[in-house]
Amino acid sequence: MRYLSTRGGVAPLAFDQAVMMGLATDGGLLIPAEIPTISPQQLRAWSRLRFQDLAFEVVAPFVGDAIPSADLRDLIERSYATFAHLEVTPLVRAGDRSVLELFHGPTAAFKDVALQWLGNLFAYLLEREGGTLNILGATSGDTGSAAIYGVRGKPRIQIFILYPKGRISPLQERQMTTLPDTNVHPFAIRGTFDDAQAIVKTLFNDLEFRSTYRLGAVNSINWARILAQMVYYFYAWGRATGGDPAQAVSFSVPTGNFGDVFAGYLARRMGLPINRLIIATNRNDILTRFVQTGVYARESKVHQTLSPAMDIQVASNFERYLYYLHAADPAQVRALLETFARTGRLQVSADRLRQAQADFAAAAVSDAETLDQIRVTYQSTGYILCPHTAVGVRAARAFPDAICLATAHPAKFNEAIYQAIGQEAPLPAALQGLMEQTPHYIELEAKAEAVRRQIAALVQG
Ligand SMILES: Cc1ncc(COP(=O)(O)O)c(C=O)c1O
Ligand SMILES: N[C@@H](CCOP(=O)(O)O)C(=O)O
Repeated sequence: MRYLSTRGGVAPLAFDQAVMMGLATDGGLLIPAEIPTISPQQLRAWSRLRFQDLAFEVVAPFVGDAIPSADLRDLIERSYATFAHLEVTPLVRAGDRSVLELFHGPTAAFKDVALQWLGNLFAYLLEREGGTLNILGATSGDTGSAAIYGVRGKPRIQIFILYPKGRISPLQERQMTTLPDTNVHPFAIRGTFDDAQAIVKTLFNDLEFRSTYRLGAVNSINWARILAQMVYYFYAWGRATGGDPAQAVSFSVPTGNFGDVFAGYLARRMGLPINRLIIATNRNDILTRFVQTGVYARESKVHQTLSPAMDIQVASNFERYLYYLHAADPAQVRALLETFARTGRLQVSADRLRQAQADFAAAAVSDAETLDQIRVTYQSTGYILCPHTAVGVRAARAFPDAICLATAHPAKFNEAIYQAIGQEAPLPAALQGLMEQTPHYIELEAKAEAVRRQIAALVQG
């Protein structure tokens, strides 16, 4: 398997090179040169596998010969041994609704599914090839802690995570800022997640800085993230249908940076019978507006909502979708993104819009509706939804059979939960004791130069 850039400026790469590169050196995102397809027979057989074995089957064709099979199996086994649930991502019922619980990893959010494996993968590749890595990531709350837990204490790796100060939940902040590991460096940025993500991209696009410090990416700009997130779509389908290839399911996906729902889109392209893929956004609804109108236009500001991890305007994986929507033509992707960078707006043709509307349904959900959904689901079933998951459940109202992705444990957002139902969600073991600890972080202005200087100072010691 080889990897190419959405902007066409990178020579084909092997899987391990693509993982280490993270963001393509031409500023684009890496995508597999082809998408393997699976037969109905394979699908049926895969539906009987445990999560770890299924993960191996899904991931192996994309890894190709970059990692020997035995090593790949070992990496996968170790990555999911840290999950508190034997099934890793169990499919449960909340009344009439199927919910795919993705929050049983060490930081209680779906990011653990990909970042436990990416942390082990980085360590494995560095051990094999030598050298060190400085991971640079941006977070609106969950990626940061999941990435930190994926690499904390690992030799050869330092991690620098930018988060928007005051815009993530208190518990999320404690998860990132209370660890004793000396390779972990949280930076509180005076700005939004979009500012943090833009700084990360600026520093990756500074090729001299990138190679001097050997930067690594943990955000979903890294292909390995998307790949690992595809697995649970297959798993949920198998559990929901008993492995009958004639049965399709729908998924409702709380969406911010477009990585999770894009993983579902690729699973469908591989042959997984998916009916509707629902993009569920909060008030930051650039993606919902795109599916409705074909216009992708940023607003003047990022709105703070009760589902803060989705307070994102510019969704980085949207570029990967644009690539497929435009027949894998990098020239068209470049032209569209250049227009967006200049004007804050891009528009696709009527034909492309029809295709996008066939690929996705979309709905935006307000804070009031989010609270109402948490309340209604709790009162009717006793199940507590996290605010992001509630956005997904609300957006799926017209699709009663859709599986809703539960992307975080509700206790990470207990202020919103209390507002909705007058009580807090019980803390899982992984989150206990955190609020009693003192946070340690470096506060910086939202400028690439400030982050560049800070990383240089810390790495040089
Ligand atoms: C709890 C939670 N739900 C949903 C999302 C949105 O996922 P994505 O950015 O992949 O669209 C995020 C952040 O990414 C998140 O942390
Ligand atoms: N919601 C995310 C934002 C970063 O998204 P990613 O999937 O690209 O890492 C977060 O919680 O940090």
